[in-house]
Amino acid sequence: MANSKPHVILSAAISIDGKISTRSGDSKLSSSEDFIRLHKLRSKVDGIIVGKNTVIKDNPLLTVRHTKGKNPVRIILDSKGNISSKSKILQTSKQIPTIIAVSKTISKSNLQKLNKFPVEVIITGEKSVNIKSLLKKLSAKDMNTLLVEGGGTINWEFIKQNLFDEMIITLSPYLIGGNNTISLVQGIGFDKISKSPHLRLKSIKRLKNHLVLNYLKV
Ligand SMILES: NC(=O)c1ccc[n+]([C@@H]2O[C@H](COP(=O)([O-])OP(=O)(O)OC[C@H]3O[C@@H](n4cnc5c(N)ncnc54)[C@H](O)[C@@H]3O)[C@@H](O)[C@H]2O)c1
Ligand SMILES: Nc1nc(=O)c(N)c(NC[C@H](O)[C@H](O)[C@H](O)COP(=O)(O)O)[nH]1
Repeated sequence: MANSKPHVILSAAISIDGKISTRSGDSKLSSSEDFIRLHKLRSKVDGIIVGKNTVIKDNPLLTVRHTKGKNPVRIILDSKGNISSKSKILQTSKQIPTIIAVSKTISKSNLQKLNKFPVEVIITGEKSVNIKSLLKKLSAKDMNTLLVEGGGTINWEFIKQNLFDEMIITLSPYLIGGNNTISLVQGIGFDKISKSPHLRLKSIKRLKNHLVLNYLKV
């Protein structure tokens, strides 16, 4: 029988000052060795989740390319169904299984746009995507391990709603700065440290000047 909630791993590469992107949207913080590690991890999970802004800014493929292995299902959280028909995600949806999770706020025209592609559209949530209900639906499809690859807004939602189990963070040897640049965790944030999830450092792996930190939620 499928679990009611999949095992959720939050994954990102951050600068020393905790940023995941520069002000112009440059977000490639991992090294080539770290991308190989990331792609090995991708090949072991059932699905990869990212937010709409990550699709708009990075135009990612979210496939396994730096190693051999199977592609996980790609799941995009896009409440209004705004991602472009020209995005690599939609353009490659014939070859790579893709789910677009939207909310009830999606317009008819955006739903029609998405339905032109061989993607599965899951409608859940009133305003934004109801992540808890989405995870249940994914679990019912036998998707037991999910990798959340950001960005900061989506990370906050998983943290605030206590919907993650593990974090794998690459600390990259860069300093990005900027009052308005995107951090690992966006949103309003917690007002007290006591409200933060408690994490146990399971392992540290050094890849030259990059550190891969693996935390488990206590
Ligand atoms: N360095 C890294 O590891 C890394 C990883 C991923 C993304 N990034 C960077 O992060 C930036 C994007 O991050 P971001 O915080 O702007 O956006 P995001 O990618 O987290 O997407 C946020 C959007 O998701 C949609 N959404 C759907 N359901 C939602 C829900 N329930 N709650 C909240 N939002 C929901 C909303 O439209 C929201 O605006 C990009 O610049 C990208 O390059 C970096
Ligand atoms: N671990 C990690 N290191 C990075 O340097 C980086 N930029 C991401 N970011 C995750 C995010 O989801 C990106 O959009 C994809 O990493 C791009 O994915 P593709 O290469 O197109 O498959 N993740």
